[in-house]
Amino acid sequence: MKDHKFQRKALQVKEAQAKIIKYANPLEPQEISLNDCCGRYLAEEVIAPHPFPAFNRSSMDGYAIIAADTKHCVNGQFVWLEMVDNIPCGAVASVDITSGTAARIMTGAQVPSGADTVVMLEVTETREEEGKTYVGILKKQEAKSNITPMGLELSPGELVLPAGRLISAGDIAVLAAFGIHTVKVYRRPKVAVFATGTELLEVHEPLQPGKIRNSNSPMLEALVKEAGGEPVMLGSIVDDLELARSKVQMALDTYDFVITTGGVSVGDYDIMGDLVREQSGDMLFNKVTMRPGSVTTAAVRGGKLLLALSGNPGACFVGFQLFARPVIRLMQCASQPFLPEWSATLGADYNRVNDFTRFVRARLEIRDGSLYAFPAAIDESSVMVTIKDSDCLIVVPPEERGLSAGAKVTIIKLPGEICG
Ligand SMILES: Nc1nc2c(c(=O)[nH]1)N[C@H]1C(S)=C(S)[C@@H](COP(=O)(O)OP(=O)(O)OC[C@H]3O[C@@H](n4cnc5c(N)ncnc54)[C@H](O)[C@@H]3O)O[C@H]1N2
Ligand code: MOO
Repeated sequence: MKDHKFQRKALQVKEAQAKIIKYANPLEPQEISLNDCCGRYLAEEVIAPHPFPAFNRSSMDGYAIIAADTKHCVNGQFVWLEMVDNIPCGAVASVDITSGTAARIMTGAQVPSGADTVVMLEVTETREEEGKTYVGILKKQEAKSNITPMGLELSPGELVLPAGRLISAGDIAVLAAFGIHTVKVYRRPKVAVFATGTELLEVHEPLQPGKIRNSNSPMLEALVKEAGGEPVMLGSIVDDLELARSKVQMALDTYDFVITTGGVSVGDYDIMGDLVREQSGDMLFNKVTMRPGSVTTAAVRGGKLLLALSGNPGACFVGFQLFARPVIRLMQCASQPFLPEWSATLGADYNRVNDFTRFVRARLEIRDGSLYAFPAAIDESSVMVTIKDSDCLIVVPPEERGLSAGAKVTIIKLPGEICG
């Protein structure tokens, strides 16, 4: 009789994503300091508590005056106004401006009542007379010059930041300006990561015949952090079903999300595949019509997600980006959990074909203002070294029977900068 492990029902990537994200529920919000909130997801909308700027602000060093006082500035005739006040930044006027008077004012200071324009220092002269200072202006001034009106940027009650937003440096500036020093964000999920494989050595161990160093775990640790999760590294275990079962159970009981790598194919020691099949009611999928990563497996136990990624480094990486990253981001209520899809021009011929959608590691380049994607020279699931040179995945649908350079392709932009 044929083993169940060979009879897997393959789901399309989008179907598999829909299944897994159903269980990616937002974690509870927590209040953190403004200084720590960059890269976190906002748990409540922010409404402007007051206008911004909060007062009519001078945008130049100069004199606050009434523009109409300069209407007689013709034929090189100075108009002289009595300086009645001096307003540095942070101070408020001691008198209102009335016709015939001016206040010296600095950039950023509150414009005094009565004044409707600020004339720059450079176009003025001063003279002293009987202990009084007079400001001479040679040219007619327009009202509202060099004044940033109160509320220009934001009015009170206006929506400043929606909930679910990834907080950036610019957002932090706005929060600070409104005096919001603690911010409500979603808790980062604690993501347990462990590897399976009797062949695995720790990173610090010397190579031994037939063995390899566990490179997937540190890669996953970095990927979890990049997605906004808190990785909890549980090392690696040998291919032993009993050991894997207890480790998975402990991790599911303790953490928010569990990711494993290795042992999901059909081999004699592919224990993660066996473990998920044991409780088939919990299984979400164990085959996806994608390469690399066709063996990506997911299950839900006690409401917690277990994602068993392939051991092949390329498949582990792609499986993470397509399934784990959206889960981690949705647990923080991200409004855009998936990586963006862009259009690009294929930079070189791509001839590999098969019946599954291929996610080809590739390098982006901008040439003459257009985006080109160059497929990695070796794109095998088992190949690790091309991950570092990739800033996107070219999506090659199964119906394509090879693609020529110049073809329009969809790419999934990977996080981070464009390499080259
Ligand atoms: N008879 C079949 N064999 C295989 C099939 C199949 O359908 N029938 N599928 C192939 C495909 S496709 C893939 S992908 C791999 C998936 O295998 P597993 O996910 O079960 O992974 P392993 O067998 O554990 O390891 C595969 C490969 O990756 C190396 N590895 C494992 N863990 C790590 C790690 N932590 N760091 C670095 N490298 C790791 C491991 O040594 C193997 O070389 O199965 C095919 N086989
Ligand atoms: O599942 Mo494998 O990564 O398709 O090559």
